[in-house]
Amino acid sequence: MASLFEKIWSHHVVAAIDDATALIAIDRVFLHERTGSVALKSLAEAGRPVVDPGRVFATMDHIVSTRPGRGDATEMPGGTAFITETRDAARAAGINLFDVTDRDQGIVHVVSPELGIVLPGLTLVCPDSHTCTQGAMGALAWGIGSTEAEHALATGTLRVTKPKTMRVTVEGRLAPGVTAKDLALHLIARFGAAGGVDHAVEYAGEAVRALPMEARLTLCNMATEFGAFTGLIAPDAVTFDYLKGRRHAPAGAVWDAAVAQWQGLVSDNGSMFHVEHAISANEVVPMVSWGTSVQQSVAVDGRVPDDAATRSLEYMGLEAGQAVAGLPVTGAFIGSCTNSRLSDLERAAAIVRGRRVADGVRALVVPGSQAVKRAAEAAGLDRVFVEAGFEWRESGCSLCFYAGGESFGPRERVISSTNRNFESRQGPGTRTHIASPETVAASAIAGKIADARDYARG
Ligand SMILES: CC(C)[C@H](C(=O)O)[C@@H](O)C(=O)O
Ligand code: SF4
Repeated sequence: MASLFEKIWSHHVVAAIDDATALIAIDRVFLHERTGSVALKSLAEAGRPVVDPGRVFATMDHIVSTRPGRGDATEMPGGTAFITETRDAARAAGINLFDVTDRDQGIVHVVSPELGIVLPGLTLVCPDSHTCTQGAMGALAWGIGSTEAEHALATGTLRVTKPKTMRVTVEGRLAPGVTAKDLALHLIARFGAAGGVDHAVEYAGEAVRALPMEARLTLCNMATEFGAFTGLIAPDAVTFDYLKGRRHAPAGAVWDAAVAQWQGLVSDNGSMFHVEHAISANEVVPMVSWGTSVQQSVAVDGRVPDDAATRSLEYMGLEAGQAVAGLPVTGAFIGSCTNSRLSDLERAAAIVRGRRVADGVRALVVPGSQAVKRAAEAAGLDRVFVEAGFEWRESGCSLCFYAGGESFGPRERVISSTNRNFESRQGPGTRTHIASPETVAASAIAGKIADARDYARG
């Protein structure tokens, strides 16, 4: 009797170091130009090679501009070095690189599942806190620091303190118009931004099983905002259908053998968890953050709490008890490793189609990868957005993360499909409200925070 986490963990223990810590075999390392360049450079300077370059992948997503025709341009002052140094170091190390102009370029946590680089049962690390996203594929994937990345690159192992286990079971079905993003915000608002600290969180239950693959990635993405070591979901037919035929996924007879093995990656009946939470799916409604922590989130038709923290209120320019719906916005952002996949853009486009972004609102759509961008363009979604008044960008992290250049302005109120709303996250003084892509789309049209269910069509 073992949980999903315990199964993957025990398959990867190379040696026990002490009661709490083990040396863990690392199957895949992913890097990006913001932190990966640091790790690769420092390793090269120490004269140590990458032990298995075929298992290491790097992409350009954080610093690179997302403006059309970008080339190596960046909005970050002094940021060019991150791009060129990553390129040079990646080539020298012989690792796989998704360069700026590559067909496969995109946000690390979008590209990795898309190409079947992350697979059920594997361990994957990346010096990026949202690596937990990839746990949705039934993998053990977590964010590390640059020094740890060096160790993993050089040895194919990592010393890891074993996290505790938590299971969040979501019973019943999410109502129409309620998304995985709303579920993630509900969970964090309810149990707190530190609710998952030191735990590997397995998401389970009927509502999670019913989520399509891309929505599962959205749910696991925000395990880090829950404070968790990582999030993960047992792989099932949804996972296998998604992975079949992807470039780095096994093929032919190896595929069949892999699926047979992956089917065992479930928490056995009677598995013990350090913490268990149960949520009823019918309690989950569309959510929006009002404050500067993700736990400061309420129902879209709710109000800022009466006992809201003064500092958050001041930063956000709000008053306790104020309704969230109807707050005027001047920025709207659809993108990020949380919500920039094809299905996210499709759902947003369904709301935007035939409508116009409100006057005075700067609205952007930034696809998560070049593959998402191509697929969206083939379906005509770019035209839907552009005709409505959205900017249509190249793929990358873009305005999810203020890298020192492009930003929404100070005191601008922005509705955003991203995952972080802390002070100055999207630019100095910018006020970020986190929500689903549907809510962002509806709010861009309304010019104020709006309930996307009012904009749904038949
Ligand atoms: C720059 C990077 C290290 C950072 C992270 O780890 O999450 C970024 O992706 C973010 O979302 O804040
Ligand atoms: S999209 Fe945002 S949250 Fe995701 S990796 Fe990039 S900067 Fe981090």
